[in-house]
Amino acid sequence: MHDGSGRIVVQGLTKQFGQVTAVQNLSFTVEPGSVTGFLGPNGAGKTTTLRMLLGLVKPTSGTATINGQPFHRLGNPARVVGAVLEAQGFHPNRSARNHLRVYAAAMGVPDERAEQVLQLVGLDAAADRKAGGFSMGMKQRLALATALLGDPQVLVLDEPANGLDPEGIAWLRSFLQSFARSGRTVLVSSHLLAEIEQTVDQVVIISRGQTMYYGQLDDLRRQQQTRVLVRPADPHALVKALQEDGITEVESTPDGQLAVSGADSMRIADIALAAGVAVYGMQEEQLDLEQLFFRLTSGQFTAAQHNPYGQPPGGGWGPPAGGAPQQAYQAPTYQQPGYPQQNPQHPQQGTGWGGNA
Ligand SMILES: Nc1ncnc2c1ncn2[C@@H]1O[C@H](COP(=O)(O)OP(=O)(O)OP(=O)(O)O)[C@@H](O)[C@H]1O
Repeated sequence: MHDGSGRIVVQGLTKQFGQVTAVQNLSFTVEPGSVTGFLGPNGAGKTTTLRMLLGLVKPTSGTATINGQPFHRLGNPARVVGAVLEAQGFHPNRSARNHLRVYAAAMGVPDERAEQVLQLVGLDAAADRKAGGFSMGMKQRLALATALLGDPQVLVLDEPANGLDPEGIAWLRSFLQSFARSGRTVLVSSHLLAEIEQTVDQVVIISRGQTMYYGQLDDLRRQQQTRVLVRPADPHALVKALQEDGITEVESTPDGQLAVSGADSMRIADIALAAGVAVYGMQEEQLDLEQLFFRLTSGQFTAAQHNPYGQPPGGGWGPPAGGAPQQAYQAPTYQQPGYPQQNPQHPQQGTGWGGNA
């Protein structure tokens, strides 16, 4: 039997697809009464993690439990966890109401529950329309209604804001918050921080299958960092001098500048002067939350170098344990926020997966 806690615990979770490590030693806990955002760029391993949690993919190693049990041992899982991995899979000629009644019957819940969830998600006026004619946002609502049929204690949603208009997103936000405030558990994935920033209490940020940050969003906000943009005559010479001084968090920008973290402009100027490198300009830059998220998920470090947070909880982020990486300055990797780079190590592959849990 499960313990009824509503807690999700992911411990050392790893999934290898052939040569591709989709998820690597991921650990985090989602407590009831809160909304947890599961964030990462495309291909970071979010869906694979959720699929392992929902018993759809077998982990290579590690465990994922809900109420202290792996999904397949939950007994009547639809009563414990409602999940939406894809807002697809509706019979196009079936009305929303009939779709829900079919699922209600399969779960052993009465037809009235279909009416309740239609109202909960704001689809009651469209209940008799065919799902095939629904907009993406309406399909998201219908998928959510299906997940809610069993009145579950835990909600797991993969990119639920996809296709929702601003009003729909606002609605989803208040719905998830009130669901969590009633003592239940919500885990919601997204590749856009801004989309769920106002909804979530804590975040698990992953990149290339690894945890980059795990903790309260407010703590991350407090860690807004400053970096200095420097325009040196000889970038290589300055990077070398900075590294010799222990400053290794250096990125190149598309316009030929260096973005230096971990030192103020005065220290950088002193190092440049001592190294005989002329500097034509310097500017301090404050990173906002979106930029921090961006740096955490597509920064200059390779995943292997930047993996200090396989362990739970407590949050925090910073340079890798055991010292900063040696090769932080490489080919230009600076990206403008909003234009994430493709992960060359883990290219997205066409897969035939799908379907709701
Ligand atoms: N069945 C599979 N076979 C091979 N590779 C896979 C399979 N499923 C996922 N992958 C790979 O694992 C990595 C993580 O994919 P995943 O879909 O979990 O990421 P994601 O964070 O959910 O991305 P997105 O936001 O684009 O959905 C990707 O490189 C993907 O190509």
